[in-house]
Amino acid sequence: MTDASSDYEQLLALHHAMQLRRSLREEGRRTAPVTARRPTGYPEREGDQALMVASLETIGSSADEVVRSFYAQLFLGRPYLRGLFPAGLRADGDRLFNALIGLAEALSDLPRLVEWLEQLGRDHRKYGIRPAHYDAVRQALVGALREHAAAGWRPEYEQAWLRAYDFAAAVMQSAEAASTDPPYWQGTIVAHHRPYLDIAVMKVRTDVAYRYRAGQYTTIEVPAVPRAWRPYSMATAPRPDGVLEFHVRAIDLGQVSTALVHDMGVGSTLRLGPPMGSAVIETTGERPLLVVAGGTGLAPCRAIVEQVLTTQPGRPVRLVFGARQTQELYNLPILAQLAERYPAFTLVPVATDDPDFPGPRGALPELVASTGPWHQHEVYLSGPPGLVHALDRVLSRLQVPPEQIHHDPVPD
Ligand SMILES: NC(=O)C1=CN([C@@H]2O[C@H](COP(=O)(O)OP(=O)(O)OC[C@H]3O[C@@H](n4cnc5c(N)ncnc54)[C@H](OP(=O)(O)O)[C@@H]3O)[C@@H](O)[C@H]2O)C=CC1
Repeated sequence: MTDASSDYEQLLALHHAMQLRRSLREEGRRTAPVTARRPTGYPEREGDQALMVASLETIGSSADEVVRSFYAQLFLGRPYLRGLFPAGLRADGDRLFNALIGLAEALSDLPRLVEWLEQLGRDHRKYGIRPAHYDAVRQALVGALREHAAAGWRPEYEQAWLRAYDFAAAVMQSAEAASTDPPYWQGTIVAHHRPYLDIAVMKVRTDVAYRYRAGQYTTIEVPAVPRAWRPYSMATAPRPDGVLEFHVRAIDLGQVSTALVHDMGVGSTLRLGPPMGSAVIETTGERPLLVVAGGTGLAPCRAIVEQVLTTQPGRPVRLVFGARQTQELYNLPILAQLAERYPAFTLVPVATDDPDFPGPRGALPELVASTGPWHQHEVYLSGPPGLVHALDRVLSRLQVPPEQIHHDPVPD
């Protein structure tokens, strides 16, 4: 890290400490929530969406070059901004740029978009984002799109992108300003074990109480890989002692997951971003639940199952939990205890690729398809993207209404 960026980080840390102190001081005195300016609507939305989609078509297959040009323009004259990103920019860079491009699609569902942007705004406080950064991203985004659309670029495209971006930035900044939570939480690992070669189950205690809903995820940053925040779901319903549980599989070349599984242990510290995600469980609902988890995608599913069983013990819940080998079906003893305690809970462990497994074997989507009907169920899915997409297709074939199917956004 350069001296300039480490000075910058120290200033940010100071800024956050002052902000936190101020919010703690004000908490007792406050009589009404902070009202930050938030846009009340977006009248040009439909026309802008069509223009944005048309503008992306003029870019075609040069998406990689647009990403490169976006960062070149962002850092040009503002080298200190590089310090907000991890050393290996690629994955995080794509994520930021894809989120910007994703705006065009997300405009179809405004309430959902606003909820997501508000979460994103609160989440961005951990990066130390300031209002001036939003302007820099705005210029770089439009500059990169304009450059690569070349002759196909039209002034209306630019105006549509700017209006959509300004709307998104205003929602994010108002959520950021209204938040009284810390920008990130310091966590300490208080339990860590590896039920399988590359899987770790760990418990984390935070310095300040961490409030979330069953089914949500957070982002974790480890000291060995600064500024690379990775998403992990909380694996239990909120607990009275405030301890959080995470399930992590070390993936090839995954620096953060490898550190969490193989290098860290009890006493190691990490940082957590605010809770995110809307695949949460409504415990006022009455539909029976079908929950399907693949691998460590079990984490949010277990939280949802626990939340329902403890608040609505009579509501039928069926958890189908699949892994390739029997030994990868970690957490089974805890799930079996729940099944014993709550007659409404049915546990179906599946070893998809283990001929010696005594229970069901084979592909999860086929298994789900052959055991329906599920159209009366509320369905929760979590696991590898290919699995979630395959299950989505099966469920839609089985006439399960889309509003009854819940999962985090998954990449194509
Ligand atoms: N750790 C966490 O907190 C969370 C993790 N996740 C995600 O969950 C995933 C867990 O990965 P991992 O533990 O490595 O799981 P695995 O890749 O080992 O897969 C687990 C199960 O899913 C099945 N599966 C995988 N891909 C497909 C597919 N395309 N079609 C049908 N079945 C499929 C596998 O069966 P088969 O043998 O048939 O391939 C296997 O039984 C990651 O993508 C992670 O991002 C999601 C939410 C939270």
